Amino acid sequence: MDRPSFLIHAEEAESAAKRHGVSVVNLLPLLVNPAKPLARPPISKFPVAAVGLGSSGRIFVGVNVEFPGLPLHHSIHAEQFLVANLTLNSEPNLRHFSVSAAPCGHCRQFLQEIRDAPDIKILITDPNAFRDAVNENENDANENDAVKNENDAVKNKEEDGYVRLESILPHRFGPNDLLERDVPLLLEPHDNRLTILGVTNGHTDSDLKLTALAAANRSYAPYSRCPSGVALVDCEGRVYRGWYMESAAYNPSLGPVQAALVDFVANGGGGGFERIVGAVLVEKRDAVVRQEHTARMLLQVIAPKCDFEVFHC
Ligand SMILES: O=c1ccn([C@H]2C[C@H](O)[C@@H](CO)O2)c(=O)[nH]1
Ligand SMILES: [Zn+2]
Repeated sequence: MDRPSFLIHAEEAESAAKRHGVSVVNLLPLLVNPAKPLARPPISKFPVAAVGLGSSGRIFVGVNVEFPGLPLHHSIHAEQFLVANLTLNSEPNLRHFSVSAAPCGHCRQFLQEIRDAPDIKILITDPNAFRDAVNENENDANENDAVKNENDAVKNKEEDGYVRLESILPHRFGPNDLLERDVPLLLEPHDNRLTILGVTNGHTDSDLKLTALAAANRSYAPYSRCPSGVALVDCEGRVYRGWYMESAAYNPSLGPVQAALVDFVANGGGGGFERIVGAVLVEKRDAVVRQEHTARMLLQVIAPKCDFEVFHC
């Protein structure tokens, strides 16, 4: 199978599935291994790929991205990359994805921001992912709730090999614990109605600033109400953008620079982060959650020549 790109259009997905004699849902696990070389794991040397099917019929790829010189919590997990890729492409929902390794707790939590998250179906291609659970649990004379849940997950495996997210993250804490039911969730449209504050000194607004503002307007920040967006430009003048995405559990939130780096990795032609020469962050003045200091530090480490500007809205 050809090495996939980060987005496969619906018609292309249909014809690839036909070629392999499978449904599009069953094509996803076949794309996982070929996507692994797209990962950037210089610290762990452990590439992870996640391949998801959007409700539009398009297929999206996510990979893990690590940043030497920075604390590990700045890393982007493959599943988070996948979700960011979906939102950057205005994909309204995710129902199935396949991933090379069992999703960690942080990713199971981040996925809760998607509408009807408990019903998302996941196929883990690592053959040991469930074998371990069964063997360990069989050796455990004292069957407790956690063991029972894991065994249930194995039993709940459907014929096509998928399990529901709920079976690997029972008793979820998520948006329903903190938000009214009618608040748009992560993959649903957002318009934060932000405008740039202050005088522009007679200068016309730069494209990068307007791109960062448009990104901030699509940010998903229902918990802090502090949306933000980032625009990046590379040495060839190509522009990338991303926005802050929050989690009900706070810590698995994805920062706006990471989200813009997802765009850079997915659409930047495979070059290194040092190719990024300019960045703009737009966020609220006096926000209780501010990105400025983390964003500056992150960019300084990965792209030392990058010029960084902040505008308030
Ligand atoms: O759910 C997971 C678990 C781990 N990783 C990545 C993070 C890090 O780059 C590497 C080792 O943990 O694997 C993921 O992408 N998803
Ligand atoms: Zn994870």
